[in-house]
Amino acid sequence: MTLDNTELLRFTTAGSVDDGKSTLIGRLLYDSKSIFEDQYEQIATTSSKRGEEGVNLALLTDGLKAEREQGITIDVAYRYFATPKRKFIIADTPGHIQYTRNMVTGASTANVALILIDARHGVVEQTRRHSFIASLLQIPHLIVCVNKMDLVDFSEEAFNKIKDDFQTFSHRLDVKDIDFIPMSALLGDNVVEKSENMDWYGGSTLLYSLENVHIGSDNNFIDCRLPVQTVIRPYNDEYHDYRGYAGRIAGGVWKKGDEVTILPSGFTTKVAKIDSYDGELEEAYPPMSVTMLLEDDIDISRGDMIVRTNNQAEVTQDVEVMLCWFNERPLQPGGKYGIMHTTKEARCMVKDVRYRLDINSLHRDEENKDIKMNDIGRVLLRTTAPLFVDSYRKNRITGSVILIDEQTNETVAAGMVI
Ligand SMILES: Nc1nc2c(ncn2[C@@H]2O[C@H](COP(=O)(O)OP(=O)(O)OP(=O)(O)O)[C@@H](O)[C@H]2O)c(=O)[nH]1
Repeated sequence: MTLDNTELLRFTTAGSVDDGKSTLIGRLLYDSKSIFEDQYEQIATTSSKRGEEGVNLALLTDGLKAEREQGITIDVAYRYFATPKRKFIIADTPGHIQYTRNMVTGASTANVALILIDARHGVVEQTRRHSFIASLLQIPHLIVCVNKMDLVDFSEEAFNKIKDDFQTFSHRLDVKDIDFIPMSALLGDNVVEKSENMDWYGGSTLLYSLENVHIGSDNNFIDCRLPVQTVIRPYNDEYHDYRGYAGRIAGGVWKKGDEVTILPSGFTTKVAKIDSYDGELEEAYPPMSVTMLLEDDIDISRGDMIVRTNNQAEVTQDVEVMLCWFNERPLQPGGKYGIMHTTKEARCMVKDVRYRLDINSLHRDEENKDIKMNDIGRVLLRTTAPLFVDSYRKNRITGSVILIDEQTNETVAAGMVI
């Protein structure tokens, strides 16, 4: 199996206001030569006009800020850069109040989360919240960036103290891989270039870590799931008999001849052919977009799911989820919402709120179960139509749902199936 997608790494950044996120991203782009000379000159001019001493690399990502200041809501901006080793997509999520929502939106497909800590302040409440959300979202790799080391005299003790503090609470989190890097985004220490001010640090730079972190096993290559997005039936003579089911593979490795079952109808058939934009495929796996052709003529429509016969998703109308609430109007127990799961849309009712989670203490609050903006809680939903789900732990795509307020059409929550 050739996993071309290991070449593409998605990561997200989280930190409190002023920890240096914009500067770090700017430094990463600049030192890895991912920006153009004229862009650099532009920000150099702006920096000097503003009377700043050096070139303010945070200005590189300030387009986003300007738009926000004009009142345009941008939840997540995706930035793209590449080195000879890998391609990167950064989900740049503005910090501030709506961090839960932003992080969930940006992080749901991320391989890596960068957690920024200001070396002067150490682990703060936001650090704990962000790390908890990253673990809840099962982001496979965390890199804790201890930034502004220049302001603590590049002290090894300061770094070790922060690392210890972080580990004290993170051992209760479910994160497989955590790395710590002492850096100065402002001066460029340990971002792309190795620091000359921290001889005591034997680890790698941030870019090196990003280029080399193993993401080949971040996708689910075991449980075959294809949520059907559209049925393709070209109306011309040449393709007269063509009928394909298009969608993005959410799990498993697929081959011609595989025995498959269609949910919810339960009909069983075999894969006749797998087409793609680049022609017929021998093998297909996540996150490829494909068109699947089947041996038998079966009535299949958008929202159905193709799975392997001997390994099926659970078909259910009772879905237990961890819900991250995004909206100013709190969750209504007993309330009705629209629900989206992969390509399927239905409606649901909130049957029970089991508990609200206190993000700071990680304790369950069973007394105060009001789920308000940025809260996380465990909830039981009853859907109007069966969904074909896996646990989020098993599959981040088929294990997640989105709730929609049907009056306003706003996305009010994201849920992870337990
Ligand atoms: N001394 C020092 N200052 C830094 C470092 N990194 C960032 N800063 C400064 O910290 C301030 C905040 O940096 P930003 O990059 O704007 O921080 P941010 O986290 O993106 O802030 P928001 O966009 O407001 O969330 C700026 O004045 C930076 O120059 C660093 O490594 N050392």
